[in-house]
Amino acid sequence: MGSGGRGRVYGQVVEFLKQSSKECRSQPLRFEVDAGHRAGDSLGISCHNGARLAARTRNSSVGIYSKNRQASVIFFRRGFVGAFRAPEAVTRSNVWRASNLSRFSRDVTSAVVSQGSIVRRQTAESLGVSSVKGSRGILESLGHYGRCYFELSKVRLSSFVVLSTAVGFWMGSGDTVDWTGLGLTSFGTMLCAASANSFNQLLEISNDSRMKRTMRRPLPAGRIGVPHALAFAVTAGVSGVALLASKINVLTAELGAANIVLYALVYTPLKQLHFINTWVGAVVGAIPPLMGWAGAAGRIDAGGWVLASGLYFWQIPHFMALAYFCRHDYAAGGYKMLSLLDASGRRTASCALRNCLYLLPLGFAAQHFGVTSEYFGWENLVLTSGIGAMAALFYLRPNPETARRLFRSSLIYLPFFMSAMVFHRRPNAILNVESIKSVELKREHLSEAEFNSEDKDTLIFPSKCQKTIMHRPPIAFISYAPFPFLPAPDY
Ligand SMILES: CC(C)=CCC/C(C)=C/CC/C(C)=C/COP(=O)(O)OP(=O)(O)O
Repeated sequence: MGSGGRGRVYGQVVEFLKQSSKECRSQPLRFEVDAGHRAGDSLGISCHNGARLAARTRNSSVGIYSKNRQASVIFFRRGFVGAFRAPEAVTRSNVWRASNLSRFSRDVTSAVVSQGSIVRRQTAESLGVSSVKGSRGILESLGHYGRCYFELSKVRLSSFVVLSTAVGFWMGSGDTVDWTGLGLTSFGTMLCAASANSFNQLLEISNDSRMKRTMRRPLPAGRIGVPHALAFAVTAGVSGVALLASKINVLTAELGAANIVLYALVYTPLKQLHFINTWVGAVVGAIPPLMGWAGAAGRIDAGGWVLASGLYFWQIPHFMALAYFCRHDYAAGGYKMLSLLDASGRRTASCALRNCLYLLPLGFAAQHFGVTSEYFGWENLVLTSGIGAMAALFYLRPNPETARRLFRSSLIYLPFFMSAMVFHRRPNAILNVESIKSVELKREHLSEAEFNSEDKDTLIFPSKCQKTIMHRPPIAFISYAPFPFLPAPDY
């Protein structure tokens, strides 16, 4: 079918929507899809308050069907009233009936007709569909766009990002944690992450519309327009960076701004060019804990690098596993992943395994730099053995099931890693190093009499700081993993 055929289909859909918004309140609607309709073409109609409407459609078991039964009806959980897809090439005019659709038509916000990589979308305003009037309409609009912002921000992923920032802040704090600083750093990071994720989706509308995992996102589904989403991305990014710069410090703000650029302008285009994108993405994921550390300490110390390394090495097995069991989806989206060049899965799995091994010494590195007690080293060893065993299994038997197990174990690993690090933190370590230095400086520069006259209570001596460091028992038996923020796709 040429683009003219698609144009006709689309034109008729638009006509149908216009018509249904103005009349046909009771009787079943009819509209025709042009003979050029082809397998793979699909039509989605998205609405305000899609979840409720979809449920209503399901309850009344009406939906949309074709006269000659060549169409299948797909109900999406939310956002769509329904979408229908021709299962095979159609050579003659195909009549579709949509009873009850008129009940929903006043809520229609956009229509999408897609074929292959081409997605055509039109919003309610340009369709001439009247929107819901009055306070109910305003509330529904707020709900609708609230949901769109929520999804554009990938809130679950961003919450996870913010959690790593909060851990970085906590670890980078001295004896006392500045709760306001922690809250503002987390909020600023959340805004930056929301911006980065929105830019990412703006650049991937066409690709996302071809992947099962992402096709229901607001932009490919046509629930929000490009200018609107762009305005949201810019506003979130500018406010996040400004908040960090004004209330926290310039270093944290610079890291936030640099990470938006790295994710949106380097990682996102690279996904379609080279499989190296996974490693660049791992850097993006490792920066938020550094932002937290910088937010608390005003600089990045060795402990911050240990935490960031944990995030970096963890992401490789996590994304290798995901890209393996979703490889058909990634191929459909036009992305270049290592798993797509590796039919046997061995290379993907060995990469995952190698990076699990790099996680092994991190706990002891944290102890070495005085950030945690030695218990963290041993606990991390146990945790890493768990994820490493899953990676080894994936290597020995590369298949979607072992990849999925590795993915799930990676979701368990990280919350444990971060909780254990927080639990075994040595809060005085950084201050003590500074204090020891300052005592040594004073000893160097003050005369014996002056040094002895200093108020010794304000000085922390090495022997004293050893006493202030409290070691806690391992937490392996008492802690549990919080809800994993990156759920495994279930197809
Ligand atoms: C402060 C700041 C700017 C933080 C940003 C942190 C952030 C967004 C981390 C995500 C890392 C990452 C590689 C995700 C996968 O993206 P993807 O594009 O592969 O995911 P998708 O396929 O689901 O779209």
